[in-house]
Amino acid sequence: MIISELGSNRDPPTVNKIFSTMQKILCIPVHGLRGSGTAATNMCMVASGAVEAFFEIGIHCWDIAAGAVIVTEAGGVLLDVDGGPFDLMSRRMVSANNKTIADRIIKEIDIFPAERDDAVKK
Ligand SMILES: O=P(O)(O)OC[C@@]1(O)O[C@H](CO)[C@@H](O)[C@@H]1O
Ligand SMILES: [Mg+2]
Repeated sequence: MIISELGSNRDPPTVNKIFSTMQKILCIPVHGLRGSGTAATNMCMVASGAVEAFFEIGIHCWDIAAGAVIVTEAGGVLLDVDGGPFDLMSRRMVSANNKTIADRIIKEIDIFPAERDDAVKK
């Protein structure tokens, strides 16, 4: 069972990538793809083992900071959507029960740009 959200970006090419990622993940296949409505509870569901993985692009650091600690303390993994190290300010992440599951989900993610939370505004 995988969990995610539709995000808040309604730019049509971005929405296409969100749906195309979800379609590919469904067809891995997985048992289901759900969203609880908020990143914080999605990450708690990963930590509890109720779902195998949560991923999202466009999320903010304040939405996932506590969840990142909770998943890590539960023995789960956090990665960037490109498979690199998790970056709290990047506005994107995969969290999973283990690295094998995270790596499998990452293969299906169509990455789109999201301005970093620590971007310097001019
Ligand atoms: O829904 P979630 O995962 O808790 O929060 C996602 C989020 O983008 O949605 C809100 C605005 O729509 C923001 O406050 C927040 O950063
Ligand atoms: Mg929300």
